[in-house]
Amino acid sequence: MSNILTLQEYEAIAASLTFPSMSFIDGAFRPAKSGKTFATTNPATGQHLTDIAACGPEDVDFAVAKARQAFDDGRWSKLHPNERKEILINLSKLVKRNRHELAVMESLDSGKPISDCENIDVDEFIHLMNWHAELGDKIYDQTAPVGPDAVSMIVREPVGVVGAVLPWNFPLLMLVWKIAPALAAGCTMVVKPAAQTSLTALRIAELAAEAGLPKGVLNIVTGSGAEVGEPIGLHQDVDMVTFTGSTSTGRRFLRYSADSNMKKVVLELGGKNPCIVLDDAEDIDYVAQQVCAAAFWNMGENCSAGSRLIVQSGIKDKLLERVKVHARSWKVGNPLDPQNALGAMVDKGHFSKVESYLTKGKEAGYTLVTGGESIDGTYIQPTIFDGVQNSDELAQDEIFGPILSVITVNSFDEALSVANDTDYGLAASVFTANTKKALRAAQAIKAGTVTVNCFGEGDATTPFGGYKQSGFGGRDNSIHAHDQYTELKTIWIDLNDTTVDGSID
Ligand SMILES: NC(=O)C1=CN([C@@H]2O[C@H](COP(=O)(O)OP(=O)(O)OC[C@H]3O[C@@H](n4cnc5c(N)ncnc54)[C@H](OP(=O)(O)O)[C@@H]3O)[C@@H](O)[C@H]2O)C=CC1
Ligand SMILES: CCCCCC/C=C/C(=O)O
Repeated sequence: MSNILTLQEYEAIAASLTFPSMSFIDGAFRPAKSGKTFATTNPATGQHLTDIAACGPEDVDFAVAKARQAFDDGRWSKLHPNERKEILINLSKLVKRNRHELAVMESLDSGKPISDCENIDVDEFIHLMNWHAELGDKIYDQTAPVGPDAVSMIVREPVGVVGAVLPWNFPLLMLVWKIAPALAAGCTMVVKPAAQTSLTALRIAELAAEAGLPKGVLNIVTGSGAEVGEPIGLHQDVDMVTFTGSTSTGRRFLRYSADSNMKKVVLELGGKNPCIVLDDAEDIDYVAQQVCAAAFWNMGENCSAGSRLIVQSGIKDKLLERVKVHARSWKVGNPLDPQNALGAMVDKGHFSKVESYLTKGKEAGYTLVTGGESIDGTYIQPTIFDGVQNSDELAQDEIFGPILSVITVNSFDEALSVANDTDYGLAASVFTANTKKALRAAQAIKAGTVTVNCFGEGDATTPFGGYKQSGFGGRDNSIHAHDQYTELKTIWIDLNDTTVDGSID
């Protein structure tokens, strides 16, 4: 059954929404201690949505103290895993019940197209919250093979207070990627959403309280990276930070850890992902459709966007013809209109950054296959530049917009070498009818995910994260995400009844 409503129905929901505007700490909405606020606007219309608490280090201290108390007194960490599961499943049900409201709030706040908000962001939230909730009471500890005279248990314990600093491109999705496994493992959390897109995280915290999550377990502190993100990273009482965002900010979190308490750090960072199409690829129309999905979905505001098309010379012209047709079918405009596949860039600053690459591509003299224009200072057309050099900034920079660079190669080996010629290593796709080549490519490409004859993001069951400068310290999703929110402890029990003088009792 489709969850998609009509534009008119979405407009009616938008008109009726009340936006959360305060941080959520210790089970209650609270203003910033300084009383400061910042405005949040709809990037598609410029409409002012609400003023949100502009928290600072003192609010972070308060939230961490409450999260610490909630962790140490065991109200969550020592709850029976089955009870944690029930509460998290309740949250998932409440999200389902409020799905349209959350989808509209997400779209208004971020500029994302409503059909993606419904079918991807909200649906995945529901699914992932359930998946990790269900996992929490099904993980067994281990014993080590230490021989007959001892028993050694290897147990997993929740890490403690987890700080999560989130990006703006998938506000709900990145929230659930972090909170579902961390909460299922028994951790408590202090979460900073991106300033541009804080609304749905606040609403989720409210729903979590309604679902029965104890006070202090999930705290959302709103504000800027400098005023909230940095204090979380430097906090002496935060045991771990999980971050998704740019590589340059990720680097800072490693420094924060080194300069404070050596907290565990997990980073999910940028990408400049190759989509390799070899001469023998079959079903060109399908390949073209996948190439466009990789490059343009979520307006290209996606760390795993396939933004480099590395195509072998023999198939290039035929493929580009079809890619052009598919690219032109991606409708751009009002994010609340379910017909549109691309919405607004997240804010004016980001719009200008992406737009500058349209200018750079044209000035470099690359062939503009399609697109190339911005619309109303808000939207960017799906754009393809052909003839791009892999060394060019168009092919090296994470543009985070719907711009695809086409790089032509003459052989399989050259394709692999160009694919790996980047500082990043998040994702890659390879299209070929030759299974051996596909597997050789999957082995050779230094990336956390390689998809074969399709573009994809994996799912709840598969780890997501990067090689090289795309990631550090762990993986989101799958059972491995759960592992990273736990510490391993060895408990060794000597079975010998040995006395102090060495005799056996
Ligand atoms: N891998 C990914 O999924 C993402 C990659 N990016 C890439 O990064 C580029 C820039 O986007 P931007 O939003 O600036 O990304 P950032 O990496 O700077 O932002 C991500 C999060 O980190 C916070 N943050 C920013 N500065 C600091 C700091 N000094 N200390 C602690 N936390 C901080 C941000 O806060 P706030 O912004 O609220 O001040 C936000 O919550 C994009 O164009 C894109 O290329 C961006 C987002 C996601
Ligand atoms: C349906 C799954 C969508 C996954 C999107 C992953 C993007 C992550 C990021 O940009 O950080």
